[in-house]
Amino acid sequence: MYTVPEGKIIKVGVLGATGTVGQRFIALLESHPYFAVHALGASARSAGKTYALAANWKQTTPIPSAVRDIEVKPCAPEHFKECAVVFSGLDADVAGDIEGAFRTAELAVFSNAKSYRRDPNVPLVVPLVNPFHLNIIPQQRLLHSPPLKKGFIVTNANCSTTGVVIPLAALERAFGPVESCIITTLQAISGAGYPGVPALDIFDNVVPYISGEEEKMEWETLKILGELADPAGDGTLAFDMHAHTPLRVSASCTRVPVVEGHTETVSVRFARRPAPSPQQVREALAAYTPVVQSVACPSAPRHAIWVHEEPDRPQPRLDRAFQQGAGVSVGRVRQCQVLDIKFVVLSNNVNIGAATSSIINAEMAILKGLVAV
Ligand SMILES: NC(=O)C1=CN([C@@H]2O[C@H](COP(=O)(O)OP(=O)(O)OC[C@H]3O[C@@H](n4cnc5c(N)ncnc54)[C@H](OP(=O)(O)O)[C@@H]3O)[C@@H](O)[C@H]2O)C=CC1
Ligand SMILES: N[C@@H](CC(=O)OP(=O)(O)O)C(=O)O
Repeated sequence: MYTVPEGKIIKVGVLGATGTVGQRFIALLESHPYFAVHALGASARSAGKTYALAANWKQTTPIPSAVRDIEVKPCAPEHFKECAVVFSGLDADVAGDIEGAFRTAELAVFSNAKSYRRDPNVPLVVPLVNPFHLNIIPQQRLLHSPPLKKGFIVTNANCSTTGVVIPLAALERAFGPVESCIITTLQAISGAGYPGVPALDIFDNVVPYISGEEEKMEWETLKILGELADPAGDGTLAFDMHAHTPLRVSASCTRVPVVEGHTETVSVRFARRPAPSPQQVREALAAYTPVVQSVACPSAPRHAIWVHEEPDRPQPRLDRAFQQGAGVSVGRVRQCQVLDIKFVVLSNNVNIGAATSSIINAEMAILKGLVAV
Protein backbone atom coordinates (compact mmCIF):
# COMPACT_ATOMS: atom_id res chain seq x y z
CA MET A 1 0.00 0.00 0.00
CA TYR A 2 1.18 3.52 -0.83
CA THR A 3 1.38 5.95 2.07
CA VAL A 4 0.78 9.62 1.40
CA PRO A 5 3.82 11.39 2.86
CA GLU A 6 3.11 13.93 5.59
CA GLY A 7 2.82 17.42 4.11
CA LYS A 8 2.18 16.22 0.55
CA ILE A 9 -0.58 18.11 -1.28
CA ILE A 10 -2.64 16.39 -3.98
CA LYS A 11 -4.47 18.76 -6.35
CA VAL A 12 -8.13 17.93 -6.96
CA GLY A 13 -10.88 19.33 -9.16
CA VAL A 14 -14.63 19.42 -8.57
CA LEU A 15 -17.14 19.18 -11.44
CA GLY A 16 -20.65 20.42 -10.70
CA ALA A 17 -18.97 22.44 -7.95
CA THR A 18 -21.90 24.84 -7.56
CA GLY A 19 -24.57 22.16 -6.86
CA THR A 20 -25.73 20.45 -3.67
CA VAL A 21 -23.12 17.69 -3.84
CA GLY A 22 -20.45 19.99 -5.30
CA GLN A 23 -20.80 22.43 -2.40
CA ARG A 24 -20.49 19.58 0.09
CA PHE A 25 -17.26 18.49 -1.62
CA ILE A 26 -15.92 22.02 -1.19
CA ALA A 27 -16.95 22.16 2.48
CA LEU A 28 -15.42 18.75 3.28
CA LEU A 29 -12.21 19.29 1.33
CA GLU A 30 -11.43 22.49 3.25
CA SER A 31 -10.04 20.46 6.16
CA HIS A 32 -8.66 17.50 4.22
CA PRO A 33 -5.10 16.55 5.20
CA TYR A 34 -3.77 16.19 1.64
CA PHE A 35 -6.41 17.09 -0.97
CA ALA A 36 -6.40 20.73 -2.05
CA VAL A 37 -9.03 22.18 -4.38
CA HIS A 38 -7.29 23.38 -7.53
CA ALA A 39 -10.00 23.66 -10.24
CA LEU A 40 -13.77 24.03 -10.28
CA GLY A 41 -16.22 23.36 -13.09
CA ALA A 42 -19.91 23.90 -13.71
CA SER A 43 -22.28 24.88 -16.52
CA ALA A 44 -22.03 27.80 -18.92
CA ARG A 45 -24.28 29.68 -16.45
CA SER A 46 -21.45 29.68 -13.91
CA ALA A 47 -18.29 29.55 -16.02
CA GLY A 48 -16.22 32.73 -15.93
CA LYS A 49 -17.52 33.83 -12.53
CA THR A 50 -15.69 33.52 -9.24
CA TYR A 51 -16.90 30.59 -7.16
CA ALA A 52 -18.38 32.93 -4.55
CA LEU A 53 -20.51 34.61 -7.24
CA ALA A 54 -21.46 31.44 -9.11
CA ALA A 55 -22.44 29.25 -6.16
CA ASN A 56 -25.67 29.93 -4.35
CA TRP A 57 -23.93 28.73 -1.16
CA LYS A 58 -26.26 26.66 1.05
CA GLN A 59 -23.84 25.03 3.50
CA THR A 60 -23.87 25.73 7.22
CA THR A 61 -20.16 26.68 7.18
CA PRO A 62 -18.84 29.73 5.28
CA ILE A 63 -17.40 29.35 1.77
CA PRO A 64 -13.75 28.36 2.34
CA SER A 65 -11.53 31.37 1.69
CA ALA A 66 -9.24 29.25 -0.52
CA VAL A 67 -11.99 28.73 -3.12
CA ARG A 68 -13.95 32.02 -2.99
CA ASP A 69 -11.98 33.63 -5.81
CA ILE A 70 -11.25 30.60 -7.97
CA GLU A 71 -12.74 31.15 -11.43
CA VAL A 72 -15.32 28.50 -12.32
CA LYS A 73 -14.41 26.85 -15.61
CA PRO A 74 -16.43 24.99 -18.22
CA CYS A 75 -16.24 21.22 -17.62
CA ALA A 76 -13.53 20.56 -20.20
CA PRO A 77 -10.49 18.38 -19.37
CA GLU A 78 -7.92 21.03 -20.35
CA HIS A 79 -8.85 23.10 -17.29
CA PHE A 80 -8.26 20.13 -14.95
CA LYS A 81 -5.07 18.60 -16.33
CA GLU A 82 -3.06 19.42 -13.19
CA CYS A 83 -5.55 17.57 -10.98
CA ALA A 84 -4.60 14.05 -9.84
CA VAL A 85 -8.22 13.46 -8.78
CA VAL A 86 -11.47 14.89 -10.18
CA PHE A 87 -14.64 14.64 -8.09
CA SER A 88 -17.93 14.91 -9.96
CA GLY A 89 -21.23 16.22 -8.62
CA LEU A 90 -22.56 16.74 -12.13
CA ASP A 91 -26.17 16.57 -13.10
CA ALA A 92 -26.76 13.09 -14.53
CA ASP A 93 -28.04 14.57 -17.82
CA VAL A 94 -24.53 15.77 -18.65
CA ALA A 95 -22.29 13.56 -16.49
CA GLY A 96 -22.01 10.69 -19.02
CA ASP A 97 -20.35 12.69 -21.79
CA ILE A 98 -18.27 14.95 -19.55
CA GLU A 99 -16.92 12.22 -17.26
CA GLY A 100 -16.20 10.02 -20.30
CA ALA A 101 -14.17 12.84 -21.88
CA PHE A 102 -12.23 13.35 -18.64
CA ARG A 103 -11.37 9.65 -18.48
CA THR A 104 -10.20 9.69 -22.10
CA ALA A 105 -8.01 12.68 -21.18
CA GLU A 106 -6.28 10.42 -18.58
CA LEU A 107 -7.98 11.92 -15.53
CA ALA A 108 -9.12 9.90 -12.49
CA VAL A 109 -12.83 10.62 -11.99
CA PHE A 110 -14.87 9.85 -8.84
CA SER A 111 -18.51 10.33 -9.77
CA ASN A 112 -21.82 10.63 -7.95
CA ALA A 113 -23.94 10.39 -11.07
CA LYS A 114 -25.80 7.28 -12.17
CA SER A 115 -24.40 7.36 -15.74
CA TYR A 116 -21.67 4.69 -15.38
CA ARG A 117 -22.95 2.67 -12.41
CA ARG A 118 -24.11 -0.22 -14.62
CA ASP A 119 -20.99 -0.30 -16.79
CA PRO A 120 -19.48 -3.80 -16.34
CA ASN A 121 -15.95 -2.35 -16.09
CA VAL A 122 -16.75 0.56 -13.76
CA PRO A 123 -16.73 -0.14 -10.03
CA LEU A 124 -19.78 0.97 -8.03
CA VAL A 125 -18.13 1.52 -4.67
CA VAL A 126 -19.62 2.25 -1.27
CA PRO A 127 -16.32 2.68 0.55
CA LEU A 128 -17.55 1.16 3.82
CA VAL A 129 -18.59 -1.97 1.90
CA ASN A 130 -16.73 -2.91 -1.28
CA PRO A 131 -13.51 -0.96 -1.86
CA PHE A 132 -11.98 -4.17 -3.30
CA HIS A 133 -14.12 -3.53 -6.41
CA LEU A 134 -11.55 -0.84 -7.26
CA ASN A 135 -9.41 -3.76 -8.45
CA ILE A 136 -11.24 -3.65 -11.79
CA ILE A 137 -9.62 -0.31 -12.68
CA PRO A 138 -6.64 -1.80 -14.60
CA GLN A 139 -9.12 -3.79 -16.74
CA GLN A 140 -11.24 -0.68 -17.32
CA ARG A 141 -8.14 1.14 -18.59
CA LEU A 142 -7.07 -1.74 -20.78
CA LEU A 143 -10.46 -2.15 -22.45
CA HIS A 144 -10.81 1.56 -23.17
CA SER A 145 -10.14 2.53 -26.75
CA PRO A 146 -7.38 3.62 -26.84
CA PRO A 147 -6.08 1.87 -23.68
CA LEU A 148 -5.41 4.31 -20.85
CA LYS A 149 -2.45 4.71 -18.52
CA LYS A 150 -3.97 6.90 -15.82
CA GLY A 151 -7.62 7.66 -16.59
CA PHE A 152 -10.58 5.82 -15.06
CA ILE A 153 -14.07 6.32 -13.61
CA VAL A 154 -15.22 5.15 -10.18
CA THR A 155 -18.86 5.71 -9.23
CA ASN A 156 -20.53 5.78 -5.88
CA ALA A 157 -24.03 4.57 -5.33
CA ASN A 158 -27.45 6.10 -5.16
CA CYS A 159 -27.78 7.71 -1.72
CA SER A 160 -30.59 5.40 -0.54
CA THR A 161 -28.70 2.34 -1.74
CA THR A 162 -25.65 3.52 0.20
CA GLY A 163 -27.60 3.80 3.45
CA VAL A 164 -28.91 0.27 3.27
CA VAL A 165 -25.92 -1.67 1.91
CA ILE A 166 -23.73 -0.72 4.87
CA PRO A 167 -25.81 -2.58 7.48
CA LEU A 168 -26.50 -5.37 4.96
CA ALA A 169 -22.75 -5.85 4.43
CA ALA A 170 -22.24 -6.02 8.20
CA LEU A 171 -24.97 -8.64 8.51
CA GLU A 172 -23.60 -10.74 5.66
CA ARG A 173 -20.11 -10.61 7.15
CA ALA A 174 -21.41 -11.88 10.49
CA PHE A 175 -24.19 -14.27 9.48
CA GLY A 176 -23.72 -15.18 5.81
CA PRO A 177 -25.97 -14.30 2.90
CA VAL A 178 -29.13 -12.26 3.19
CA GLU A 179 -31.83 -13.82 1.03
CA SER A 180 -34.56 -11.16 0.94
CA CYS A 181 -34.72 -7.53 1.88
CA ILE A 182 -37.73 -5.20 1.90
CA ILE A 183 -37.04 -1.48 2.22
CA THR A 184 -39.18 1.64 2.53
CA THR A 185 -37.35 4.95 2.20
CA LEU A 186 -38.24 8.37 3.62
CA GLN A 187 -35.92 10.55 1.54
CA ALA A 188 -34.89 14.12 2.23
CA ILE A 189 -35.54 16.87 -0.30
CA SER A 190 -31.82 17.67 -0.70
CA GLY A 191 -31.58 14.33 -2.52
CA ALA A 192 -33.26 16.04 -5.46
CA GLY A 193 -30.52 18.71 -5.74
CA TYR A 194 -31.16 22.45 -5.73
CA PRO A 195 -33.78 23.91 -5.89
CA GLY A 196 -35.23 20.41 -5.86
CA VAL A 197 -38.83 19.59 -5.01
CA PRO A 198 -41.18 22.61 -5.09
CA ALA A 199 -42.27 23.73 -1.60
CA LEU A 200 -45.92 23.39 -2.61
CA ASP A 201 -45.35 19.71 -3.41
CA ILE A 202 -43.45 18.73 -0.26
CA PHE A 203 -44.64 21.03 2.56
CA ASP A 204 -47.29 19.26 4.71
CA ASN A 205 -46.95 16.21 2.47
CA VAL A 206 -45.32 12.90 1.53
CA VAL A 207 -44.70 12.10 -2.14
CA PRO A 208 -44.78 8.32 -2.72
CA TYR A 209 -42.72 8.30 -5.92
CA ILE A 210 -39.13 9.15 -6.90
CA SER A 211 -38.47 8.45 -10.55
CA GLY A 212 -36.13 5.50 -11.14
CA GLU A 213 -35.13 5.24 -7.48
CA GLU A 214 -36.62 1.83 -6.64
CA GLU A 215 -35.06 0.18 -9.68
CA LYS A 216 -31.66 1.69 -8.82
CA MET A 217 -31.81 0.42 -5.25
CA GLU A 218 -32.84 -3.08 -6.27
CA TRP A 219 -30.09 -3.39 -8.90
CA GLU A 220 -27.20 -1.49 -7.29
CA THR A 221 -27.46 -3.50 -4.05
CA LEU A 222 -26.61 -6.68 -5.97
CA LYS A 223 -23.57 -5.19 -7.69
CA ILE A 224 -22.21 -3.71 -4.46
CA LEU A 225 -22.74 -6.78 -2.27
CA GLY A 226 -21.53 -9.14 -4.99
CA GLU A 227 -18.02 -10.41 -5.60
CA LEU A 228 -15.55 -9.26 -8.23
CA ALA A 229 -14.85 -12.65 -9.78
CA ASP A 230 -12.91 -14.28 -12.61
CA PRO A 231 -15.66 -16.61 -13.91
CA ALA A 232 -13.76 -18.06 -16.88
CA GLY A 233 -10.48 -18.36 -14.97
CA ASP A 234 -8.68 -16.38 -17.69
CA GLY A 235 -8.01 -13.23 -15.69
CA THR A 236 -11.09 -11.34 -16.98
CA LEU A 237 -12.93 -9.83 -14.01
CA ALA A 238 -16.71 -9.48 -13.71
CA PHE A 239 -19.15 -8.46 -10.98
CA ASP A 240 -21.15 -11.52 -9.96
CA MET A 241 -24.30 -9.65 -8.75
CA HIS A 242 -24.47 -11.67 -5.51
CA ALA A 243 -24.60 -14.91 -7.52
CA HIS A 244 -23.55 -17.16 -4.59
CA THR A 245 -27.07 -16.76 -3.13
CA PRO A 246 -29.88 -15.01 -4.99
CA LEU A 247 -30.74 -11.83 -3.10
CA ARG A 248 -34.21 -10.39 -3.68
CA VAL A 249 -34.60 -6.71 -2.88
CA SER A 250 -37.87 -4.79 -2.92
CA ALA A 251 -37.75 -1.02 -2.39
CA SER A 252 -40.55 1.54 -1.98
CA CYS A 253 -39.29 5.11 -2.13
CA THR A 254 -40.96 8.22 -0.75
CA ARG A 255 -39.98 11.88 -0.42
CA VAL A 256 -40.64 13.51 2.95
CA PRO A 257 -40.31 17.10 4.22
CA VAL A 258 -36.85 16.65 5.74
CA VAL A 259 -33.94 18.78 4.54
CA GLU A 260 -31.08 16.29 4.88
CA GLY A 261 -30.80 12.63 5.90
CA HIS A 262 -32.53 9.63 4.36
CA THR A 263 -34.41 7.31 6.74
CA GLU A 264 -35.08 3.73 5.63
CA THR A 265 -37.04 0.94 7.28
CA VAL A 266 -35.50 -2.42 6.42
CA SER A 267 -36.66 -6.04 6.91
CA VAL A 268 -34.36 -8.95 6.10
CA ARG A 269 -34.43 -12.71 5.84
CA PHE A 270 -31.17 -14.63 6.20
CA ALA A 271 -30.29 -17.80 4.31
CA ARG A 272 -29.01 -19.32 7.54
CA ARG A 273 -31.42 -21.15 9.85
CA PRO A 274 -31.99 -20.44 12.65
CA ALA A 275 -31.70 -16.73 11.95
CA PRO A 276 -29.67 -14.55 14.33
CA SER A 277 -31.48 -12.90 17.23
CA PRO A 278 -32.02 -9.12 17.44
CA GLN A 279 -29.26 -8.92 20.08
CA GLN A 280 -26.79 -10.81 17.86
CA VAL A 281 -27.70 -8.45 15.01
CA ARG A 282 -27.14 -5.36 17.19
CA GLU A 283 -23.72 -6.64 18.23
CA ALA A 284 -22.70 -7.50 14.65
CA LEU A 285 -23.75 -4.08 13.37
CA ALA A 286 -21.89 -2.22 16.12
CA ALA A 287 -18.76 -4.34 15.60
CA TYR A 288 -18.59 -3.83 11.84
CA THR A 289 -15.19 -2.45 10.86
CA PRO A 290 -14.73 -1.72 7.16
CA VAL A 291 -11.34 -2.05 5.49
CA VAL A 292 -11.14 1.72 4.91
CA GLN A 293 -11.03 2.18 8.68
CA SER A 294 -8.17 -0.24 9.22
CA VAL A 295 -6.02 1.26 6.43
CA ALA A 296 -6.56 4.72 7.88
CA CYS A 297 -8.37 6.60 5.14
CA PRO A 298 -8.58 10.04 6.78
CA SER A 299 -12.25 10.60 5.88
CA ALA A 300 -13.50 7.19 7.11
CA PRO A 301 -15.84 7.37 10.13
CA ARG A 302 -14.69 6.00 13.48
CA HIS A 303 -17.94 4.03 13.71
CA ALA A 304 -19.26 2.73 10.39
CA ILE A 305 -22.56 1.89 12.12
CA TRP A 306 -23.76 3.48 15.32
CA VAL A 307 -26.44 1.34 16.97
CA HIS A 308 -29.00 3.22 19.04
CA GLU A 309 -30.70 1.58 22.00
CA GLU A 310 -33.24 4.41 22.45
CA PRO A 311 -36.61 3.36 20.98
CA ASP A 312 -37.14 6.62 19.07
CA ARG A 313 -33.80 6.83 17.21
CA PRO A 314 -32.36 7.32 14.64
CA GLN A 315 -33.89 10.64 13.57
CA PRO A 316 -32.63 12.79 10.69
CA ARG A 317 -32.44 16.07 12.63
CA LEU A 318 -30.57 14.49 15.54
CA ASP A 319 -28.33 11.97 13.80
CA ARG A 320 -27.44 13.27 10.32
CA ALA A 321 -24.40 15.27 11.47
CA PHE A 322 -22.89 12.51 13.63
CA GLN A 323 -19.27 11.91 12.51
CA GLN A 324 -19.75 14.60 9.83
CA GLY A 325 -22.34 12.32 8.22
CA ALA A 326 -19.69 9.71 7.35
CA GLY A 327 -21.26 6.68 9.05
CA VAL A 328 -24.83 5.44 9.37
CA SER A 329 -27.10 5.25 12.42
CA VAL A 330 -29.23 2.18 13.04
CA GLY A 331 -31.97 1.67 15.59
CA ARG A 332 -35.11 -0.26 16.44
CA VAL A 333 -33.48 -3.62 15.73
CA ARG A 334 -36.21 -6.15 16.41
CA GLN A 335 -37.86 -9.38 15.34
CA CYS A 336 -39.84 -9.32 12.12
CA GLN A 337 -42.91 -11.57 12.08
CA VAL A 338 -42.75 -12.01 8.28
CA LEU A 339 -39.02 -12.08 7.48
CA ASP A 340 -36.40 -12.41 10.29
CA ILE A 341 -35.21 -9.03 11.55
CA LYS A 342 -36.24 -5.42 10.98
CA PHE A 343 -34.51 -2.13 11.75
CA VAL A 344 -34.31 1.56 10.81
CA VAL A 345 -31.24 3.14 9.22
CA LEU A 346 -30.46 6.83 8.84
CA SER A 347 -27.74 8.02 6.47
CA ASN A 348 -26.70 11.49 5.40
CA ASN A 349 -27.55 11.55 1.69
CA VAL A 350 -25.16 14.39 0.85
CA ASN A 351 -22.23 13.05 2.93
CA ILE A 352 -21.86 9.26 2.99
CA GLY A 353 -24.63 9.16 0.33
CA ALA A 354 -22.54 11.33 -2.00
CA ALA A 355 -19.46 13.55 -1.39
CA THR A 356 -17.90 11.69 1.57
CA SER A 357 -18.11 8.38 -0.29
CA SER A 358 -16.29 9.83 -3.31
CA ILE A 359 -13.58 11.29 -1.09
CA ILE A 360 -12.97 8.01 0.77
CA ASN A 361 -12.98 6.15 -2.56
CA ALA A 362 -10.26 8.49 -3.82
CA GLU A 363 -8.25 8.06 -0.61
CA MET A 364 -8.47 4.29 -1.01
CA ALA A 365 -7.56 4.38 -4.71
CA ILE A 366 -4.47 6.41 -3.82
CA LEU A 367 -3.46 3.93 -1.09
CA LYS A 368 -3.87 1.12 -3.63
CA GLY A 369 -1.50 2.92 -6.03
CA LEU A 370 -4.21 3.38 -8.66
CA VAL A 371 -3.88 7.17 -8.89
CA ALA A 372 -0.79 8.90 -10.23
CA VAL A 373 0.09 11.37 -7.45
N1 LIG B 1 -28.14 15.40 -3.72
C1 LIG B 1 -27.89 14.18 -3.29
O1 LIG B 1 -28.17 13.83 -2.12
C2 LIG B 1 -27.28 13.16 -4.20
C3 LIG B 1 -26.99 13.42 -5.54
N2 LIG B 1 -26.42 12.47 -6.33
C4 LIG B 1 -26.08 12.74 -7.72
O2 LIG B 1 -25.03 13.72 -7.74
C5 LIG B 1 -25.15 14.57 -8.88
C6 LIG B 1 -25.30 16.00 -8.43
O3 LIG B 1 -26.48 16.16 -7.68
P1 LIG B 1 -26.89 17.51 -6.97
O4 LIG B 1 -25.68 18.19 -6.47
O5 LIG B 1 -27.95 17.15 -6.04
O6 LIG B 1 -27.48 18.36 -8.22
P2 LIG B 1 -27.61 19.94 -8.38
O7 LIG B 1 -28.70 20.14 -9.36
O8 LIG B 1 -27.71 20.61 -7.06
O9 LIG B 1 -26.20 20.37 -9.06
C7 LIG B 1 -25.91 20.04 -10.39
C8 LIG B 1 -24.54 20.56 -10.81
O10 LIG B 1 -24.33 20.21 -12.18
C9 LIG B 1 -23.94 21.39 -12.91
N3 LIG B 1 -24.42 21.33 -14.29
C10 LIG B 1 -25.71 21.28 -14.73
N4 LIG B 1 -25.74 21.28 -16.08
C11 LIG B 1 -24.44 21.33 -16.51
C12 LIG B 1 -23.80 21.36 -17.77
N5 LIG B 1 -24.52 21.36 -18.92
N6 LIG B 1 -22.46 21.41 -17.84
C13 LIG B 1 -21.72 21.43 -16.71
N7 LIG B 1 -22.27 21.40 -15.45
C14 LIG B 1 -23.60 21.35 -15.36
C15 LIG B 1 -24.59 22.54 -12.17
O11 LIG B 1 -23.91 23.74 -12.49
P3 LIG B 1 -24.66 25.19 -12.53
O12 LIG B 1 -24.80 25.63 -11.10
O13 LIG B 1 -23.71 26.03 -13.30
O14 LIG B 1 -25.98 24.98 -13.19
C16 LIG B 1 -24.38 22.09 -10.72
O15 LIG B 1 -23.08 22.41 -10.32
C17 LIG B 1 -26.35 14.05 -9.65
O16 LIG B 1 -25.92 13.21 -10.67
C18 LIG B 1 -27.17 13.33 -8.60
O17 LIG B 1 -27.98 12.35 -9.18
C19 LIG B 1 -26.09 11.25 -5.80
C20 LIG B 1 -26.33 10.93 -4.50
C21 LIG B 1 -26.97 11.88 -3.61
N1 LIG C 1 -32.47 10.29 -6.29
C1 LIG C 1 -31.81 10.52 -5.01
C2 LIG C 1 -30.52 11.25 -5.19
C3 LIG C 1 -29.86 10.96 -6.48
O1 LIG C 1 -29.56 11.87 -7.20
O2 LIG C 1 -29.67 9.71 -6.78
P1 LIG C 1 -28.94 9.13 -8.09
O3 LIG C 1 -27.53 9.65 -8.07
O4 LIG C 1 -29.02 7.67 -7.96
O5 LIG C 1 -29.68 9.65 -9.30
C4 LIG C 1 -32.77 11.28 -4.12
O6 LIG C 1 -33.59 11.94 -4.68
O7 LIG C 1 -32.69 11.28 -2.91
